[in-house]
Amino acid sequence: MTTALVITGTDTGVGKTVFSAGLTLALQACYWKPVQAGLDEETDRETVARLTGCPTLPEAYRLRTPASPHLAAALDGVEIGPMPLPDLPGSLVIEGAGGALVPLAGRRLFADQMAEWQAPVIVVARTRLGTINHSLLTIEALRSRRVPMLGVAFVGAEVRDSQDTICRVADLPSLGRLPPLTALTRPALAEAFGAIDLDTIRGAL
Ligand SMILES: Nc1ncnc2c1ncn2[C@@H]1O[C@H](COP(=O)(O)OP(=O)(O)OP(=O)(O)O)[C@@H](O)[C@H]1O
Ligand SMILES: C[C@H](N)[C@H](N)CCCCCC(=O)O
Ligand SMILES: [Mg+2]
Repeated sequence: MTTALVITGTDTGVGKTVFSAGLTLALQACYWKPVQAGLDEETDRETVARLTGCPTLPEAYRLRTPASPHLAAALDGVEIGPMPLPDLPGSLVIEGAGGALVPLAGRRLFADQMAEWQAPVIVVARTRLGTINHSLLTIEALRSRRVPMLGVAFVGAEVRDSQDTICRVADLPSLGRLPPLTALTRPALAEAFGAIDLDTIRGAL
């Protein structure tokens, strides 16, 4: 049976793929990016495979345009439907697309898909100014859809008050922080992941 963890973020570009790679490596898990929008650069699946050497699943939707999934799908003439959890042995790290309220099709949002999965979600948040508002909005939106959340993982230089404030107001644990890495290599990522609370994460699997 699959035990899945979902990685969402407070925005696109916050570090979901880098965090997912570190987590996939640490758990020796399998990685899945169900919706990939943008195929011209290295895809998230390719990045995680390169950084981890771990298995990855094919995307459910590979969309050509680097845009919101609903638009990228429309431009390719496809409609994003429900994406059932794959059934495989071991742990699966699932990376969302953009932030939690990114539309998939019509009024259906990625958060609605997360609510259907009912797998524990980790919210990846920046540390820099503006993150309190983005993080609390994301958490409130997920909570209102009854999406189970494990905690918040930060990416960036330490901003103690913002990190503490988010976790205190949201009443969620901090799962640690990945600092800015000058070289994004497998050893550097593995070492930086020493600062992430893997016990709490493993406890949810
Ligand atoms: N800890 C880090 N140290 C250095 N660079 C990082 C770190 N985390 C993320 N980055 C860089 O920031 C950029 C955005 O990160 P990433 O691709 O992980 O974001 P994302 O949230 O997955 O975006 P998307 O919504 O497109 O999936 C990338 O160029 C990535 O290499
Ligand atoms: C193309 C990008 N890298 C992501 N895959 C999708 C980001 C969608 C963001 C939509 C939005 O919030 O405006
Ligand atoms: Mg990504």
